[in-house]
Amino acid sequence: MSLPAINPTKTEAWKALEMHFQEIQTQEMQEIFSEDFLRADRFSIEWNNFYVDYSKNRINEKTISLLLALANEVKLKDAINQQFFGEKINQTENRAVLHTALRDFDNMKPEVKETLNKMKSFSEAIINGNHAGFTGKKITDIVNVGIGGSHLGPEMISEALHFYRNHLKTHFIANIDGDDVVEKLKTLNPETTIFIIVSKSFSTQETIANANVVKTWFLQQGNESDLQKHFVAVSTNEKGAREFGISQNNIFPMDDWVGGRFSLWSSVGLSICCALGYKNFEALLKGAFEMDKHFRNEEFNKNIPVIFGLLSVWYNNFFKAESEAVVAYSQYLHKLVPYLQQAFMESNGKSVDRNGNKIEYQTGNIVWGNVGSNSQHAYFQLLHQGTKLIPTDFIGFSKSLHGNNKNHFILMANFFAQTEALWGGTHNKKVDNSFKSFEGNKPSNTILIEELTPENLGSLVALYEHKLFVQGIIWNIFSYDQWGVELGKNVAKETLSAIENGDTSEIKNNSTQKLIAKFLKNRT
Ligand SMILES: O=P(O)(O)OC[C@H]1O[C@H](O)[C@H](O)[C@@H](O)[C@@H]1O
Repeated sequence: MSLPAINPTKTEAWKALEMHFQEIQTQEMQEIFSEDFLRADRFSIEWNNFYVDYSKNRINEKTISLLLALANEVKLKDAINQQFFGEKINQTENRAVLHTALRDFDNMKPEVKETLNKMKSFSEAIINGNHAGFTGKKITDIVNVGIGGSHLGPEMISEALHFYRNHLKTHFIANIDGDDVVEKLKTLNPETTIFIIVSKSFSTQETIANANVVKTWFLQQGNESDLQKHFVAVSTNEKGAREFGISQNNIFPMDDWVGGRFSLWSSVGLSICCALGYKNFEALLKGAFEMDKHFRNEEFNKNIPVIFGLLSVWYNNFFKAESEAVVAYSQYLHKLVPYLQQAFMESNGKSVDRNGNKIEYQTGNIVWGNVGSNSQHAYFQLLHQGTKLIPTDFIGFSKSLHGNNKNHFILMANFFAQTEALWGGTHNKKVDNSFKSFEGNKPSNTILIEELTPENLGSLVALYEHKLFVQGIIWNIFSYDQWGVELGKNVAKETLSAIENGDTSEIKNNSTQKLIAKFLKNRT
């Protein structure tokens, strides 16, 4: 069965939202709060270890009920069921989208269980030293060679859960930039390093080129027969991995129903499993599974990903906000935004609808941000006094992991202060001059989580995965393909051939031609 394909702008709810927007666009949240003492109770959701407050948004009860009506009109519930039942909702690639099956502990597919067991025994052998390097030394370093979805998730999680890590160091070689590869290899000893070549397709130019560099580097000291102690692959393309020289036993399979940017829960998470131990990896999956159940079963008006997705549509399509910021008040989460950028922008950066027609409304929002409090001293000026409306998610934790309460109180004081300042501005306050005036009325969501644990992180990441699904269903686009990255890859073949042959005559654009000629000249 295909996904419903309803143009959202033609629904009754959309038309009602357009009219409603006229009433609400000039309303000030400062006034709304002063008249409504229960607002924070009504527009908040308590769930497991999460407290999600979305009351500081430019909404009222009617907005939410119209947004929920929109979700119903575009048949969001049916779409959610179709996804979880494994229907081929990635229609342009004829694939199911089942990253949720990787963490479905109530009903786990045998092949998922088998791969998890394989990951468990491999990671345990590395951690306890039973799997040693070619000279008998214990493994000390794990290098993930992969890009995009085969890099961003594992790196983000390894950084986010640094507190829970064992003695193994992890490294990530993603960029084709040879300088980066050399810098990373400088710090490594081939006798004690495992390379995990992660590529769903096993054909990505950057990954295969980098894998060859590290293999050549390894073979300066080790033999071909030692490769099996140091090289493993994660891929759906087992043939490609074998041809590269990886033994069948060292291949961790992947299924084609796992999209690259949603694959950290699969064997793509092998580096995470090694660095954190299987128990923590499983806890991460279980946290995501909890969020999956919430998303599937909770009424939409208390459903965090649904509410977040709808609010995003509200700002994107009615307030015409172009971007959203995510600011996590935890240094551990410093890789969260690059991860979310791929998740959201690769999924929803589409301009053709599910009927194949060109879209005439805005889709995929730009996601950006960093960690607090650093961000406050950098770009927050624009959030507070710029001309653009930028809804912002604030993510913070009640407990710090190292128990340094003094710093944590200051950190969290800033966390709360920023949403308060963005909301209130200098409303009704006397200011010396217009330069010091803050309009306020800037929207934010606050996600307050008890503690940064593997479970809670799993839930947080799954929340955003489901949010982008909700957006995609409303915008009537296919969120799970990424045809937009193909053209650049093909053109890169032409430009590489021009560089290698020193001949730019096949390059179509004169500006590009001149640039390559200059590049070649500079190198002589
Ligand atoms: O895992 P791979 O097959 O090597 O793919 C790596 C990445 O490259 C592609 O171009 C896609 O844009 C990403 O979605 C994917 O995660």
